[in-house]
Amino acid sequence: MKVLVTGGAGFIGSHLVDALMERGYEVRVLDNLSAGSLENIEQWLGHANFEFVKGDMRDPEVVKDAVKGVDAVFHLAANPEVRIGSQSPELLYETNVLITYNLLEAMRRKGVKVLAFTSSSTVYGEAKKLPTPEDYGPLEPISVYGGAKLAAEALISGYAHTFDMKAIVFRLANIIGKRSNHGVIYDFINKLKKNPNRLEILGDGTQRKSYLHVSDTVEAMLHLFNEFLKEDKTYDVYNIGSEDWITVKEIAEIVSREMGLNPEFYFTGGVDGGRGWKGDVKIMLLSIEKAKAKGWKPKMNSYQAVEKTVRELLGKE
Ligand SMILES: O=c1ccn([C@@H]2O[C@H](COP(=O)(O)OP(=O)(O)O[C@H]3O[C@H](CO)[C@H](O)[C@H](O)[C@H]3O)[C@@H](O)[C@H]2O)c(=O)[nH]1
Repeated sequence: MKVLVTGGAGFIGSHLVDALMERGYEVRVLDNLSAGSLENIEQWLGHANFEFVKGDMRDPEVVKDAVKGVDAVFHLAANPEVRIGSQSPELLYETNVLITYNLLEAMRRKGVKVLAFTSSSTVYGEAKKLPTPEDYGPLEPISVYGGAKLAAEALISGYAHTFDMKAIVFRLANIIGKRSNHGVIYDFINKLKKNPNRLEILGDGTQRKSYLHVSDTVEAMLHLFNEFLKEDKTYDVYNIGSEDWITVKEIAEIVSREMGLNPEFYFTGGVDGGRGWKGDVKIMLLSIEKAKAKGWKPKMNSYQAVEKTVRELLGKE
């Protein structure tokens, strides 16, 4: 099977590429290298089953060329920063909604019928039901990022039903691991490298979310994708996360310990009752019963995933 991975040079994308290549797929990556890097896919450059295209999906022509000849698309290209929503809503619209529209149009015109999309837990906003199942509603995202992901999901569903495609959507928890170059663990490590005595924590530190290691994430995506291909379904949605959660303060403690430091924690207090920023969801835990019923379950819990990620980012493993 030949697949296109958009955002394949990025954090989650490059791990997915590794898994696809190891399983013998033919892989084309389309990436503008804005957040991703060639280093992440270095080991595959020059491989007979691998092709890299540098291009920006905001240009419809780039996308049309990239989908030519593929059987399926894994669409991971996106700006992943929830926090930029209040300053740059346009950027989040373009890099989550517009590029998804460009992709769907290109797939329709070139007759590509299968799509897998990485959406986000942020589509649920501040869910009143925890763990939150896929059929929870009404969906009320509280960030532009979450709104843009939900808009992309809706477009995908509409296109899938109208143009006889098959589309699977993954709503991801907070994904962490080697090659991640943003997010709370990355931020804490960099802050402590600059000042080992004091760690600034955005918000009140009680933000409590579910974290999943990228290795578990990629396993889930491929397993659920292959199950979905066997089914007579046009569109389906799966949560992918771990079954527990961890607070930002606990993450700060793990990072400090792994770095051999004992810094003073300084809480900024944040906005709107202790959030790190406008649109920061304070409590997130996804129900993964649906994915488990299909035969996948995470190997690591949130604590183990955070610990492993800290070690990986520090170069210890
Ligand atoms: O320096 C920092 C950075 C973050 N935080 C806190 O840590 C938590 C996690 O923040 P991240 O930036 O790691 O992640 P987000 O939860 O905002 O977003 C992540 O998870 C989402 C899904 O839950 C999206 O998919 C998104 O792309 C992905 O980056 C937040 O509550 C934030 O307030 C801090 O206290 N200090």
